[in-house]
Amino acid sequence: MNAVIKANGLKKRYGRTEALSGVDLEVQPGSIVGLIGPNGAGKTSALKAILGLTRFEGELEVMGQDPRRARQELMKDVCFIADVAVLPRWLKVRQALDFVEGIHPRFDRQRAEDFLDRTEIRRDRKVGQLSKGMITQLHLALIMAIDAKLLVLDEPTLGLDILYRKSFYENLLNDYFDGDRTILVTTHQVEEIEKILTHVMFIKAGKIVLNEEMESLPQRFSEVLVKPERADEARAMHPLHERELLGRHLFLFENEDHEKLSALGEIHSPGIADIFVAKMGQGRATAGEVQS
Ligand SMILES: Nc1ncnc2c1ncn2[C@@H]1O[C@H](COP(=O)(O)OP(=O)(O)OP(=O)(O)O)[C@@H](O)[C@H]1O
Repeated sequence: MNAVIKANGLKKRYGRTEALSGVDLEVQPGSIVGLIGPNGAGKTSALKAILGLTRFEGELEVMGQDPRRARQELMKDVCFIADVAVLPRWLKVRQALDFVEGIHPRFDRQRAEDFLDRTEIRRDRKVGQLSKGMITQLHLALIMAIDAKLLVLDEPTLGLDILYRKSFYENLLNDYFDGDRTILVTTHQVEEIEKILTHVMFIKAGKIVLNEEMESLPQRFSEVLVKPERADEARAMHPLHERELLGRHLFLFENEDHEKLSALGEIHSPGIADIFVAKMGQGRATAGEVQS
């Protein structure tokens, strides 16, 4: 199967800052990939390179094409939600539909109308009169009505409350994703999307430090709750991370024998937020929301 995105030694510099320092990755068709990293890790730079919005060094193919040379062509198959603030405040909802219908050959207006019918959004409202959540819904209605092969989302639910965030991902999964399409999403709200992802990538200081199928995470990472008297034994096995929980020690291991670990204490599979904290190595994030 041909990869939808393939990068080899992808580098991006802004003056002296190296935003991407040799990224290698492949995204297969039909996957929902979460690109997760702390602020400034290089997520937006990677997405911009993929969309042909910035110059870069190294090899990058998006649907078999170089985004530096074939941006126009690629945009027929790629959709992008960057920041919901891009829709002008004076634009009426009906005009937004007219506009996308006018410029995009694969826009199915009826589909967008049907989606909007399930929201509170009236067609005669101006974008400036809508709440942030409604603007995101409008954006989603426009994007989901375009028959694209790759959907790229950069922090799509930033600033939305939990109800809007949940319905955003539900809509995406139920109304948009069909197994042939591919979705690449960056977010800080790790726990909310972990259930919809097929693959996860962690990016740290311009480098991919984890690229794994969600299904394989429980094989690779284990968390063990250890009593204080056995904590040194656990430390000697070089855990990735250690934290205290109600007087016990919680150790996170990578690629360690499950039998050996279960001898130390209660063993279970960690969520992505905990794996993220462990991989970043600084314990800065709290579970559920990765922040710096
Ligand atoms: N236009 C720019 N000019 C100079 N430096 C930039 C520019 N855009 C990004 N950078 C730098 O490149 C690095 C990566 O930034 P990038 O926006 O890709 O990170 P990010 O992971 O998307 O961060 P965030 O989660 O905060 O959006 C950072 O050090 C940032 O300061």
